[in-house]
Amino acid sequence: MSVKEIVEQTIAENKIAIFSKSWCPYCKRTKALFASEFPDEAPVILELDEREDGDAIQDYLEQKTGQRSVPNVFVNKTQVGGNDKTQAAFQNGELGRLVSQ
Ligand SMILES: N[C@@H](CCC(=O)N[C@@H](CS)C(=O)NCC(=O)O)C(=O)O
Repeated sequence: MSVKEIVEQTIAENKIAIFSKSWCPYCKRTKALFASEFPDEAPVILELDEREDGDAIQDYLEQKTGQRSVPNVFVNKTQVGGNDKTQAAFQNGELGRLVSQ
């Protein structure tokens, strides 16, 4: 499967997809938010630093979304963004609305 197919399939087949790096503090905050606020909606998490194709996935995400940094969060096929945008979307209710779609 190509990197493009891996990313697109991950987004298409999972309600919550988080492209992450295991050591990244922003990613940890995003993962903690979903765990505490949406405990029944286990996200699929791809830890890019733990995969041989992680750099290529990051390249494709940049091409697709204009965002190279992690985390890169998708909910119901909509890109939410990084940790700052995800936390803000939770605060203003948009994240909950997306999760409930
Ligand atoms: N403001 C961003 C900060 C994200 C960020 O700086 N992530 C770092 C890792 S902690 C990153 O992606 N660095 C580039 C890289 O790892 O390739 C957010 O809220 O998500």
